[in-house]
Order: sequence, then C-alpha cells, then structure tokens
Amino acid sequence: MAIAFKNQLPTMPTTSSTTATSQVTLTQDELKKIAAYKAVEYVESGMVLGLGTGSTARHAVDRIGELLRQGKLKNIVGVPTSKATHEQALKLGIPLSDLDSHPRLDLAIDGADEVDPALNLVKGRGGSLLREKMVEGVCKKFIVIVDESKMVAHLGGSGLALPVEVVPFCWKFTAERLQGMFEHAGCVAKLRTDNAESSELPYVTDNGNYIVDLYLERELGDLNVASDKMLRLAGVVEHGMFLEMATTLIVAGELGVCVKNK
Ligand SMILES: O=C[C@H](O)[C@H](O)[C@H](O)COP(=O)(O)O
Repeated sequence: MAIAFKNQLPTMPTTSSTTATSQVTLTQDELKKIAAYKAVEYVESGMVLGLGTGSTARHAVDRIGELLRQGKLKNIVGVPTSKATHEQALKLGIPLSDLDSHPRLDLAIDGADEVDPALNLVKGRGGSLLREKMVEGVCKKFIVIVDESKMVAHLGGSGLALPVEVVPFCWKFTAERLQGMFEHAGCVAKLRTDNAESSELPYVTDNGNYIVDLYLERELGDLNVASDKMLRLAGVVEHGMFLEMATTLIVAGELGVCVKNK
C-alpha cells in the first residue's frame, strides 16, 4: 500500500512493508485498531513501555492488557502519558511507573493528529502533548500509529489545530505573541475551551495549563526554527510538533497496513 499524503503523491519508502487488509470497507476506528494491534507485535516481555493517549493509543493499551492477562506478555512496566491512560492501564492491571523511576524506556506506542513524509508529527489535539513529549523523548523506539486520514504533506496541512500548551497567567498575551510569530503562515491563535464545568471555560490540561490552538493557512517554513521560537517565548510550556522523534510509522488504510521505519 502506498502511503497517501494529502496534496502529495509520495514515493514508496524503501524501508516499508505492507500487509493487505480485507476488501470490506472499514470504519476509521477499525483502522486505528488494526494499526494499534500491529504496533503491539513489537512489544516483548520485560519491556518498559510508554503508553500513549487518544482513541488510537487506547486500542494498543487494551491489547497490551489483554496479552498480559493471557500470559503472552510478562513483566511489562507502563509509563502513561496522561491521567486518562493512567486510569485505563490501572483498570487493565498493567503495572505502572514513571520517568523518575524509569528515565529510559524501551518502546512507546502512540497516535498522532498529523504525520508528514519525514515522520514529523502534530500531537495534542486531545490535550496530552506535554507528558507525551516527555515520555516519548526518552524511548529507544517510538512507534506512531494512525489511520491514513492523518497523513499530510506538511505539518498544519490538515487545516486543524497545532496545539501549544501555555501557562494560564496572561494567556491572551501569549496567544497574541504566538499569532504574531507566525503571521507569515496566516496564523490564527485561539484559546481552547471546554472543561469539566462548562464548554465556555478554558480547557485545562493534566498539568493545570491552557491550550492555545494555532490554525495555519500556509506552511510554517523551517520547523526547527518555528519550534525554537515558540519554546523561547516565556508563557509557552510546550508545543505539539514532535520533530524527528518517531522511529516507526504504522498506517492502516483501506488497502492495507504500511510499516515505515525511519
Ligand atoms: O492529545 C492527544 C494525543 O496527542 C493523541 O495521541 C492525538 O491527539 C491522536 O489522537 P487520536 O488517536 O484520538 O486521533
């Protein structure tokens, strides 16, 4: 299966392998599950695992729990990337730890909101980018699992948000600075709302911060420069671009599953 990047016809990567799925039309959630199960094939007994967050990663965590119950995996330790994943893993009986006790991990499996041809990612539309970046940044192997709708020619290319976690203090000031920083890309910065009390109130992350979503009309340019500029702005905690972090991509689409190694 050729990976379909929006607005681009990519060449088939030489390091990829493809498995055909059935001819039946699959739902997006079924595709997510196929990618997640494929990724869990890389998990071995004794590994310390980064457990991702979101609707795709949820399938991988469920599968790890299932294999532990069946005794097909043993001595797994999981490091969750959000409170939600922590709760899910606890219910499944997956032994848990954190970066203080396990500063180096064997493997992380997580979803993404966008994936570009170089395996750079946008993450955080579910609000979990900071813990994800901390955990996935110290894994020997980081497998990204997506359905084919997440493939883009360039980050921001889906027209959806590039999330930035900011401190609540003077968030408007930070949002305005971010918007001005990427004026060349037609950036519009919006505070994410919807929290447990009201859909009008700011969304609050697991770390007690807010999220400013950046909507881009055009390409950002050099992604490393954009990353550095954001991180130098006091008020920004972290952003959702995961550059050069993924080591393997597993994409599930109507025509099959594609594994691409960096
Ligand atoms: O904040 C959320 C995380 O970065 C997710 O991994 C990302 O949003 C992808 O989520 P999903 O698998 O639900 O599309």
